[in-house]
Amino acid sequence: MGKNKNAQVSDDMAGQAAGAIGGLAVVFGILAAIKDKLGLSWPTTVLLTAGTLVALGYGAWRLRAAIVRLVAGEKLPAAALKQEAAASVLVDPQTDAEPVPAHPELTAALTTAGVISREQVIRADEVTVTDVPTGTLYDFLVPKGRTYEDVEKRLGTVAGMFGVTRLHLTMERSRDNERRVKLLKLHEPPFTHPFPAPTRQEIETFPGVPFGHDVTGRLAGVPTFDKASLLVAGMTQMGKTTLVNGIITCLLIAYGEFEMYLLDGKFCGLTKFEKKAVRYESSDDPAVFEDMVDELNRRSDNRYAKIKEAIQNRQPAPKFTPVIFIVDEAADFFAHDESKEGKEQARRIAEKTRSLVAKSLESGISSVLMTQRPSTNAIPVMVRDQFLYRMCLYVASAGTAKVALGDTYFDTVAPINPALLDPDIKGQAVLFANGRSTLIRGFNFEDQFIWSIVDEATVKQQEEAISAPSKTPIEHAIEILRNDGVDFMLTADLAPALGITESDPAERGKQLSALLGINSGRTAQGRGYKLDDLIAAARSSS
Ligand SMILES: Nc1ncnc2c1ncn2[C@@H]1O[C@H](COP(=O)(O)OP(=O)(O)OP(=O)(O)O)[C@@H](O)[C@H]1O
Repeated sequence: MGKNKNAQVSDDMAGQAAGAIGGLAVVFGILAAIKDKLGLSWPTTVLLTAGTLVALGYGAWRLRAAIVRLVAGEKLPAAALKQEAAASVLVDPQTDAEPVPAHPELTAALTTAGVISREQVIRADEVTVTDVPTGTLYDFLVPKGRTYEDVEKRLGTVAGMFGVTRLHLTMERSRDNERRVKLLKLHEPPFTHPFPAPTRQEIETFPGVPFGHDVTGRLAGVPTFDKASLLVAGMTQMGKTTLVNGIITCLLIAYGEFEMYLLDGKFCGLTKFEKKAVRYESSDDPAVFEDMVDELNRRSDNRYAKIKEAIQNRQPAPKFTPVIFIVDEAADFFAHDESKEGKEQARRIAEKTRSLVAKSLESGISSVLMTQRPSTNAIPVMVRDQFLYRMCLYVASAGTAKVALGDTYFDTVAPINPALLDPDIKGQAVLFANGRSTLIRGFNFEDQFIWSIVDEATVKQQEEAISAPSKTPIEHAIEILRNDGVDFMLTADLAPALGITESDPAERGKQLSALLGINSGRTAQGRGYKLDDLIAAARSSS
């Protein structure tokens, strides 16, 4: 029996050896044939053949997997996809072995838009779809590993997947979950129906300064106007002046005490607010603009000096009354006539304006510049780049929008192209603030409403002036000249009115200039003080 078994083993081995030799001979023969046919060396032939066989094997495996998925995929899409991508960290582990019903519309839209990968789904049980008066609201969670920002970054593409434009979509993030997205798809193009102007109470309760309505009719604006500056650009007749009139009205209601400097480059765009302005000019002369900028820069320097002094003396930072400088049609002031002097003036004005806007952060002097010519260099880039808030109404091209909103605007999160706005719906604007874009429509208040707000603010200002603590000598001097209705007063007349009893003219002059903090000037009438100089000195010391 043992002998028979041994003989059997030795027979098997001989058979296998013969098979192996036969196999080797066949492989060798095939390789030789390939070598002959292709005229390659032996090592290349061996490597090429091995590589081809491996690739064929892989292809067959992929084909088989695809067929299996096709057959099973209809029934268990999420589970099957999950298995396939078991190694991927992006797969939603909540799904486990349970099949997850996907929300078909959102999953398809977000997958094709590249927001989520093909292995991921928007779970139907994590989606709420509600019809609201303006559109359809989708409230959903993106899969784990994704956030709100993944959707926001591709909002334009997502809009395309919904069959609407970027202007039809707005989105909000949630405070409770980074994965939650609230997406509103408007039924109609934005602002197809006007929203009524807000009431005084609505403006008062808005947290910040409202600039207009958003596409859902809610108030939208900026959290504060403190330490901020605003550039508003848009083609002519698109609603800039109306929008800024609305903003000033809201500032008067919501912002508390502030001083307003107005320069009406279009002559009557800001006239309604003249009564409340500390200084109002209606002119397109660059010299007037430069003079106002000079005055404000002096005030700004003075405020900086006071801040520095407080730090040196280890005292709390001084509080300044906010100042807002508003210019309608600013581009004209930066233009020049190509002459040497004209170019020099334009360069000087640009630099002074840049400095004013840049310093607003600490000085509390904010600037609002409007332009209907948002072409390259209408507002010098060095000035434009200083603006924290930017708004652009309808413009003819994306290139022009960049002039107003910044060269890199279209690389920001979810930009809105102002060239796509409907130019027939006036007052629409893209507000770009704190890195985010919002489509708004400015308020179009009734004149009656604006007048009542201006009157109220002026009365309040006068009451505060009466109840204010005692005036400084310079304020007292201004009041004396104003009460007399004169633009100039001799030192000999002003000194006694301010309580200086000295009779020697030289000594009296010295005492008065020490009291006021400025020197008198010589005129044809004699030495004395101009009302304008006193006002300028009073402003630059506050
Ligand atoms: N929000 C709005 N709702 C309704 N009508 C508006 C709105 N904003 C502006 N308009 C209307 O559009 C027209 C142009 O407005 P506005 O004068 O403010 O534009 P503008 O851009 O300042 O023009 P321009 O630069 O030519 O002076 C006006 O008839 C105004 O009543």
